[in-house]
Amino acid sequence: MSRPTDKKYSYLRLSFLVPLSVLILAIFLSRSFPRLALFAGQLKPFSTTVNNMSSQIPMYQKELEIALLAVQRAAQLTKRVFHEKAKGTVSKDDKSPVTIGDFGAQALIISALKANFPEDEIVGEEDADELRSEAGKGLRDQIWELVKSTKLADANSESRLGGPVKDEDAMLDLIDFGNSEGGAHGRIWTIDPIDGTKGFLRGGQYAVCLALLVDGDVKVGVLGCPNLPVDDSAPLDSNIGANQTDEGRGVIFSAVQGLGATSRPLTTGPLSLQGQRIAMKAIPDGDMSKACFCESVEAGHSNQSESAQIAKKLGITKPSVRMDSQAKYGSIARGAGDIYLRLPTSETYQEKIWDHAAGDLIVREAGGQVTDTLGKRLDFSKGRTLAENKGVVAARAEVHGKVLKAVQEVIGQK
Ligand SMILES: Nc1ncnc2c1ncn2[C@@H]1O[C@H](COP(=O)(O)O)[C@@H](OP(=O)(O)O)[C@H]1O
Ligand SMILES: [Mg+2]
Ligand SMILES: [Mg+2]
Ligand SMILES: [Mg+2]
Repeated sequence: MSRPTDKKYSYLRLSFLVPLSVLILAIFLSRSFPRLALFAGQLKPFSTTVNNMSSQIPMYQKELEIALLAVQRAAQLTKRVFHEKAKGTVSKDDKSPVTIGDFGAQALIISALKANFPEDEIVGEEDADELRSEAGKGLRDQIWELVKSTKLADANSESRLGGPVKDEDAMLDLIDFGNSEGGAHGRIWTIDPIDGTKGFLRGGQYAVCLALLVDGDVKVGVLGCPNLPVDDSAPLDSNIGANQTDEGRGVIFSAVQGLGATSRPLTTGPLSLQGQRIAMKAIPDGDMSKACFCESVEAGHSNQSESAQIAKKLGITKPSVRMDSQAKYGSIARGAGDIYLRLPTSETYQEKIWDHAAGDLIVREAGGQVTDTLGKRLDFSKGRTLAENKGVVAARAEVHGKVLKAVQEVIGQK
């Protein structure tokens, strides 16, 4: 028989042990599943750390802010070039075009990243080899004019990007900092200073793209689309925003892993951190005939006859919306389109990580699914290219399986 004092002690022990176990369990859960901590604490989106916790859970607030500002400033530079007749275009070794806008935007973005995250690696599309030669002097001078004179209107935002680039040589070195080989370890930014250069030259869509990979996983993605309507509900067609005035155009899409996707107007003023939540839309009545699918303008970048067969198989009746650049990812993420198909045109071409990293995260955070044509997630840990993937199939999560099946039936027949 236990004595009354024993009972008192066991109550005491219980009243001490139960809350302690609850506390230990709570700490364990919130460390293992940071999102639980987010909901529990009802943190504001983009808060840097979870309060009341000894460990700091990175929510990439600073990375997001700097990336948004850097893209905003670089987009400003590209817009200046866009409005000029001569865009200083040269042909790269693979015969693709590059302009003074591509080089200038890459220099400005890397300058902002180096000032804020000096330890991080950078995979940029462009390099300065061509500009360092005697023949490149004319282009180099034009780019320098642009780089030294493109500033954000808001002085506070501009100073957060680390001040002006010192001189022409420093500018070339900055462009070449984008030479990382990429890979599965550490923090690596990837930049496409102008994605859709052909669209840019045509007066169509293009995007300034920046993403942060940590151990091969996309954590932050930002897409500046100067020629897309700012209105998230604007209907999509192949002529959207092409060769029109700047009125009502210019949007930045962004996403942070686990925190959703947003859009905000592309301005020159201070940044609105809140942004507007975006989400993929359900296809009306689940009826695929009403679905809108996007693909490249360039037939050399995506097989358009196969995509037409896939659309037919799915019962899609509308013609595809052809637009350049990752503006396609942004457009489906905000529900203006439903499906993005990129079907390989050759056995050997490897997609580049800078052509997809930001868009992949933005679509997934908006409720979509992104895989390659084999159904594998895009793998950004393999270096500068998506060496393990073939093409891209992006759609709202509920219909992705159906779309992928149609893709494989058509491609499999080859
Ligand atoms: N054969 C090919 N297959 C797929 N993509 C290709 C390609 N050749 C070039 N590209 C890429 O397609 C990108 C443009 O995509 P889209 O056709 O969707 O606008 C180009 O980006 P840049 O314009 O940045 O060079 C380039 O990297
Ligand atoms: Mg290019
Ligand atoms: Mg590109
Ligand atoms: Mg490019």
